[in-house]
Amino acid sequence: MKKVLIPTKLNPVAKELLEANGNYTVVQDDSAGLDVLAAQNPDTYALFVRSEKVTAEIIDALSSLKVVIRAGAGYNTIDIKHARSKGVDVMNTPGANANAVAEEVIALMLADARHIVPGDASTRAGKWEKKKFMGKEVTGKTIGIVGLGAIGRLVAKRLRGFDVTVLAFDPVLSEEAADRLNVKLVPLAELFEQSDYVSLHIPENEHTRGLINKDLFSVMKDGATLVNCARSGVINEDDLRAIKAEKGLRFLNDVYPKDAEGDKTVTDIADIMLPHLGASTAEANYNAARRSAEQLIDFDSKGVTSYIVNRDIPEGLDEAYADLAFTITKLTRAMIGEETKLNKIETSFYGELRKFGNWLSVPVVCALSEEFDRSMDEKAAISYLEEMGIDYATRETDEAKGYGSAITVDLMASVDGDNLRRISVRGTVAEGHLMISRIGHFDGLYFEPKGHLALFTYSDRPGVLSQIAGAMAEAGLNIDDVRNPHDKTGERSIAILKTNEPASAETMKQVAAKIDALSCCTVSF
Ligand SMILES: NC(=O)c1ccc[n+]([C@@H]2O[C@H](COP(=O)([O-])OP(=O)(O)OC[C@H]3O[C@@H](n4cnc5c(N)ncnc54)[C@H](O)[C@@H]3O)[C@@H](O)[C@H]2O)c1
Ligand SMILES: O=C(O)CC[C@@H](O)C(=O)O
Repeated sequence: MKKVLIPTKLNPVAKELLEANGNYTVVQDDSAGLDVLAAQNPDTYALFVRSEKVTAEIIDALSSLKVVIRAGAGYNTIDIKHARSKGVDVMNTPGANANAVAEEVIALMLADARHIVPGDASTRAGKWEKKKFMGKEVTGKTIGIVGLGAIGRLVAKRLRGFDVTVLAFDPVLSEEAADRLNVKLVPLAELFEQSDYVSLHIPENEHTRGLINKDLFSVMKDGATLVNCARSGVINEDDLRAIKAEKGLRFLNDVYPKDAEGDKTVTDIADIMLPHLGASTAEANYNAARRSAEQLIDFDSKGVTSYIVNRDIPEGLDEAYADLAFTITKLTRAMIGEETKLNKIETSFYGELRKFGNWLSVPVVCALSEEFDRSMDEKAAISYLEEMGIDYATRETDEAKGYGSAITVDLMASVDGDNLRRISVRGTVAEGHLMISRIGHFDGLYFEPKGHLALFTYSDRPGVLSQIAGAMAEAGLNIDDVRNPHDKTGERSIAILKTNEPASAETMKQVAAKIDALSCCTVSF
């Protein structure tokens, strides 16, 4: 039995699910304190926390620890590097509490705009201060959202009813995604300049610490409002203190350097302050508890590692390239056939990626087998392939080709005796987005491997694409995007369709028969 320690106020559903699974014993206690409980339970296998600090000392005290799950979004309270050095995977439960925070942001905005907190106190005291509490309306205002992830998107969505204009800053968001979300992407300074309300929804890390500083406060509109339900460290509080009165800024705050009783660093500048209540709704607590238990069970029983936030990325390697290696391999695997026995894998890592080639074999292997743990090292990846009878080679690259930082994965399999089948896919990262640039002889594709894809190759001739589209429509599928080039010889074409739902095996079979396809497959990302 694996011991799970829950030293926090978390909905009992986590304990119930784990115990019902039969492989776990659970110790849940939100009164004793993590350090005491860690000393009492050194055989803990998994630790579920909320805002409790998981320090190097706590990790060291739990010698059997393998997993820490942050039942929430922000994991700046966990020493993830130390955890990695001890082979401990750290996960969070992204999105589980997003709606609770979005509603808190709107509650703060309205409460401040209509003086709800002082108005209540004054009326209770027998006063009648109608003039003093003249308010303003949120309707029709410009809202700037910094960080358009799970929470930022919901803030935008929930505020729609107020007919607001939403500006957003998020380096990872594409223009297309922004259009879909009905927000306008603008540079950070412009967002601060134009917004009546700025709401922060970014993680605290080495890139965001102190990001919101005097340069931005100084361009804010007079009387504008800043809402911080993210983390205290993203704001330079002294810079805000220096300019707040002069510009009449409002500051609504939920987060502090320390989640505890006592003096707060922002008491003098916050117009409303709450004790980190963003995630404190029954619904969010239930969601985060359930997700924590499910993620641990999936991790242990199916090797699902998608929520790990402390994968060991080498210094200097952008994590997006690990995802790229994974994604290209997954696509290549789908094209050669999920059940086809592989003989060989060849990879090429171009440009800056050459020096990370060995390490990038890990996400390649992860894409081929759910059983392989992403936190394992490259030696484990290669021996895993050896055990499966698959050769692995990394080719020397010809940098004269000018691919920049790109990855090619070739998968090879023997089919019909001695015939070798090879599928080769190349991709890169452009403006933060994964891009597939080549599949076999189909070059210059540049499509984003996202959502549900259906791919067909066929002898080039007019009218095939409309046949595919017609058959997809008959199957009730909506096509969101299409690429349909032919290869260098002009003899073969590829149709890559992004559909709203995965195309079923039956639909793929029917379409393939209709167009006399040379190959077809589906893959979802
Ligand atoms: N007050 C609370 O109780 C509470 C509850 C949940 C989360 N949070 C905080 O809110 C943060 C966001 O939560 P989420 O669930 O939306 O996370 P998320 O990961 O879904 O979204 C974070 C977004 O921030 C963007 N981002 C990262 N760095 C950025 C930068 N420098 N500039 C602009 N955008 C940047 C990311 O691209 C991502 O889209 C968490 O990290 C956590 O610290 C607070
Ligand atoms: O668990 C909480 O109460 C706060 C959680 C929140 O800050 C988060 O990052 O998810």
